[in-house]
Amino acid sequence: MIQIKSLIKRFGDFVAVDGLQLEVKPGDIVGFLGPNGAGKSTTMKMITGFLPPSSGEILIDGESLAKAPINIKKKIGYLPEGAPAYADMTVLQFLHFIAQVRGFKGKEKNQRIKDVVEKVELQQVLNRPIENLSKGFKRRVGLAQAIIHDPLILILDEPTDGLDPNQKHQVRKLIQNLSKDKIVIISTHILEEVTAVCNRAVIIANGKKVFDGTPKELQQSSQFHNAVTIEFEGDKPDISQLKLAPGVTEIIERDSHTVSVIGHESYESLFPQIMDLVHLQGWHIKAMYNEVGQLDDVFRSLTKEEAA
Ligand SMILES: Nc1ncnc2c1ncn2[C@@H]1O[C@H](COP(=O)(O)OP(=O)(O)OP(=O)(O)O)[C@@H](O)[C@H]1O
Repeated sequence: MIQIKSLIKRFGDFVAVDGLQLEVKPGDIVGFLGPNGAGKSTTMKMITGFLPPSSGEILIDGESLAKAPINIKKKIGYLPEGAPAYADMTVLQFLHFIAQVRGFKGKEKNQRIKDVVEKVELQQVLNRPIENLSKGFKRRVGLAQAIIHDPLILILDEPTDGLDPNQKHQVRKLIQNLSKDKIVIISTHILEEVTAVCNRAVIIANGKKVFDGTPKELQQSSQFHNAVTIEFEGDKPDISQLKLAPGVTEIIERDSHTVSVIGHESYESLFPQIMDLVHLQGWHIKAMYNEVGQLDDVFRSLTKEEAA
């Protein structure tokens, strides 16, 4: 369990992390979200012990990170932003080096390397210098070094940044397969990544926590949750009748041929009555669907409020 209490980080007069409180339990896969400069990397660096807090406390399994850093660091795997590694080493040399630093010797060291190479699928590039690898393989090498000691806590700073869709999928699958009894904290700018991989979403803005809940709760707090969106064939017709339908509270024009109909919360779904109206009016539509919620919409409103 990670307990973060009143965590503050100042750089001169600038407050990058501003009184953060957070508890993360085993089994939590936390998507750590926030705009550029929100304080995500700084927080992650403090949890991994790379950066000392200005004030506040981080406890890992009840132990203070400030008082027992070496003991605690053994429990943590960290993939820093951009996954830096020693570029002129081959993948195998680098993994031997990391395994040694982590205190493994002889047979156990070789077994750890073999396991991690299989898990992250590095077999085909083992003898290539890291600097010559594609971004996707570099990121996998970064992941391999982060998990070689089978840590209880995995901190991944933008693990899929810059990867192509196939590589993103592979890295996400890997994270999901890892995480049964572990704590995983992933910072990302990709909101869909949170619904794909995480069971908890934490959003920070200006160093402060502005949301903490499940990805579903995040979607449900969107103004578009349960809205019915209609895509018309061509430009939208006169839709004044829509506003008069029972339960409709608002019509939001998304573009020249798309509208979202927002209903009162007491209405579970507006879909049947909007469908009837579409037929009655003879409107030509391309598609009509219930929205689960727009993550970018929630993200913008939460992080703008804080910035304002
Ligand atoms: N060593 C430092 N010295 C001064 N300011 C710093 C330092 N490290 C970070 N900052 C500032 O602290 C703020 C938070 O930075 P941080 O890297 O934690 O943000 P982030 O949420 O990870 O952003 P991004 O999504 O862009 O990676 C930024 O304004 C950054 O410029």
